[in-house]
Amino acid sequence: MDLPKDFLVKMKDLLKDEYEEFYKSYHEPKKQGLRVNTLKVSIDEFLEKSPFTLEKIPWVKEGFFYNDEERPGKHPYHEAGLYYIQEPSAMAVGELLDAKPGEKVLDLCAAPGGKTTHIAARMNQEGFLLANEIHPARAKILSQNIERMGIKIAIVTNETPARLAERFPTYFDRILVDAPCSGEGMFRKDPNACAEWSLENVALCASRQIDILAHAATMLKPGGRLVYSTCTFSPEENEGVISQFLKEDTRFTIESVIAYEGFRKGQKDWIVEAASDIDKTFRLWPHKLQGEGHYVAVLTKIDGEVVDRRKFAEVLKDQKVLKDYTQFAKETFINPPKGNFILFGDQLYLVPDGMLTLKNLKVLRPGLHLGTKKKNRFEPSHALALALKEDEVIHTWNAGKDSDEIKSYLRGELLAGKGPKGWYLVEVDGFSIGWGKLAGDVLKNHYPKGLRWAGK
Ligand SMILES: C[S@@+](CC[C@H](N)C(=O)[O-])C[C@H]1O[C@@H](n2cnc3c(N)ncnc32)[C@H](O)[C@@H]1O
Repeated sequence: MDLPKDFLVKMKDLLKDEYEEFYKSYHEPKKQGLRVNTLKVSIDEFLEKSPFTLEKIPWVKEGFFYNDEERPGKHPYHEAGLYYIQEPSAMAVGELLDAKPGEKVLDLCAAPGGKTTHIAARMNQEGFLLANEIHPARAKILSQNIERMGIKIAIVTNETPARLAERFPTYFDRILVDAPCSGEGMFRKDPNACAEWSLENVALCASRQIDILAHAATMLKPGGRLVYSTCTFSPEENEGVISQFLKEDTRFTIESVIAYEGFRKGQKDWIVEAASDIDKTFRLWPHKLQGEGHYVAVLTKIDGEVVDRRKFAEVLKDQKVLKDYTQFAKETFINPPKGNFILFGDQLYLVPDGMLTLKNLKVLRPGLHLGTKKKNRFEPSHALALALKEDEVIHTWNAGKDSDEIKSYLRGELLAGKGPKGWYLVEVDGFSIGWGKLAGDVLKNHYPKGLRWAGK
């Protein structure tokens, strides 16, 4: 691997005696991780059913190292959202944000959704999670991952931090800024990060991060928690950004949270004018633990005014519009999902309680997508299938993870079978994976075309 020369010179100067050990880590194989999605399966049940060789990641209860040759990214359990493949160090961030059920949480730089999906699992389908991504194509991928993981309480926007700050002042209990950074900690995992690196870009990233943090600060309630994280080593970002932010916004302090084994302290002497408690922030080093490079700071807003200029979302009360959905719900659910309805064009969504209006914001997903209102009928969405559990629906169609039937379903083929006609929640080993519609001894396949597996 060709590491940038200026980067190596800088790291040698910073790390001194530790540099050789750090440099050697680039010749070690990177560790792969998966995080169990506790919205769909408990950790114990997953371990019992998983076909993979797993080893516990010490700093996150849902995290496991896996063996790359076993390819968990191409498995029916992956399509059913039982786990998310995530770099092991990155899992520390969701752990330290520590979101709770019922809270209002913002993930400001969220795509592709590793941390969003972790936060959502911790919230256990209660509360309100706004996942935002500034780049439109990346926002789509974020939205797809939220769907696969069966998350009901997330809204996905494609906005700038500034525009969200105007709409959501002092609204959130917790905010994550997983900042766009110079990516030095990802050189082993992603050679592109290496090619794009320069000293100028480090400076540019630092000033962008200050700007993003200032908007995040506006959106946090007094008493709320703000987590800033990067996947870079550069002190101009990391300790430098946090020190400058705390100097400019005196309502915040660095929280003391427990350090897991292998986490190192933030470096006071690597920057000028370091914040007094900067050593309470964390560095994750590839030569000190089995993961890539990361930095995490946990901040609390100890003070500040509450700004209340909120306008709530208008929810649908017109039962006539809901007629086809109500019919579908009667034929399909034992327990229909609860919440408030909103209609975006012909798309019906269920939105979390207390949601503010999203008018004039770029919204990809205003809540749980229930489905499409067609002429005289309702067609359920893939997102709904993935968010449902088998005891919530009348008809299920279960196939084993190693069966030909599940592979056939994932390829989009028709399945043969008998039963009452209607919508069936298709499952792999009892975990929802999509819809099928049975009529005349044939289950018509509703697995989305864009997700279908190729080949035999
Ligand atoms: C480190 S990545 C986020 C990774 C994500 N949190 C995860 O765990 O999957 C940073 C994200 O910030 C976005 N970004 C870039 N410039 C931004 C800006 N000015 N404001 C907000 N987000 C930005 C990038 O598009 C990128 O998706």
